Amino acid sequence: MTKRYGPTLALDRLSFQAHPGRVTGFLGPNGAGKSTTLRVIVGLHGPTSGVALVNGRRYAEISRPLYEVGALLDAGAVHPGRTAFKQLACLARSHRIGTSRVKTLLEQVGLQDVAHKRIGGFSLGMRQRLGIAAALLGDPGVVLLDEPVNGLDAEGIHWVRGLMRTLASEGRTVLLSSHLMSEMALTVDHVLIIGRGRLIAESSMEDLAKRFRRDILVRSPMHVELGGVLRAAGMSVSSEPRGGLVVTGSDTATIGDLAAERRIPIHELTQRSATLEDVYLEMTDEAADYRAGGRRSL
Ligand SMILES: Nc1ncnc2c1ncn2[C@@H]1O[C@H](COP(=O)(O)OP(=O)(O)OP(=O)(O)O)[C@@H](O)[C@H]1O
Repeated sequence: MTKRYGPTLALDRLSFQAHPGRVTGFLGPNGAGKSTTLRVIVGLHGPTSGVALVNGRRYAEISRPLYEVGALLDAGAVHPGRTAFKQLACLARSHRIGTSRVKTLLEQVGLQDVAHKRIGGFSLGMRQRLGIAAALLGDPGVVLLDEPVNGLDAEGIHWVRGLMRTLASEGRTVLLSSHLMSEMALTVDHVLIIGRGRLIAESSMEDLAKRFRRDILVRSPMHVELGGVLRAAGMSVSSEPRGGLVVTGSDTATIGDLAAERRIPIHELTQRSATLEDVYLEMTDEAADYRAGGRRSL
């Protein structure tokens, strides 16, 4: 898809797929085009060129969309004078969904006690929960969530993560956007990294973690002997200020086995990786366009 807003190129030939049964994370700095993509998918904005399909169809062609795709796009965009129950009930009625489903969902998102309070008095976190309930009203197979942990407290973040994992394990397609690397590392199976409307990288979280393995930290009361053994085995070994050894050119199993053979006790053996922040900066640095404009803050 390509999307222009006047002179702004918000999406630049962006192309990707999100698959059922996994949580796909859409990661990029502010202004990268995440919200625009989700808005184009649900037909709120038309693409300048290209197409977004949900289960092979454009959103506008889906007759009862709530049953097929649920979206949390802007938790603030709700009628402040309505109660949470009324808000969901109106939406439910438009799709002939009964009020018992509304009650169930209010419980599921933890809003049962404030169900009959006006949304105007809700915190951002409560609005996010209400938005998630609205997205799930029709029990859709595809769930799109724009920055779902915004405004949530630690308990709320934990709850959203669990919910997304459950939705994916039920075979649903979950696509969430975030500008927080830490969020991605803990939540998603597959990550799409975007910058300036372009797809910069796409990877499983597992591969990303492997690609950015850095070194191994080993601690042993016999670190001098162990250092000698590891060097003799062709590894590159340096000393850490607090008495540990930093090893590259091998893996934890080989180091553990060598130490066991020599009866050298090991107190710690840790595979260390670059943080997702480092990965992100490295990848965006690799994209020439990004470098030309300098880094954006995350
Ligand atoms: N309705 C609009 N009119 C004009 N420009 C827009 C509009 N919506 C988005 N843009 C511009 O398109 C680009 C992509 O914005 P978008 O909101 O999709 O990014 P984002 O990755 O979701 O960022 P954020 O995390 O800040 O929401 C930005 O340059 C933004 O200013």
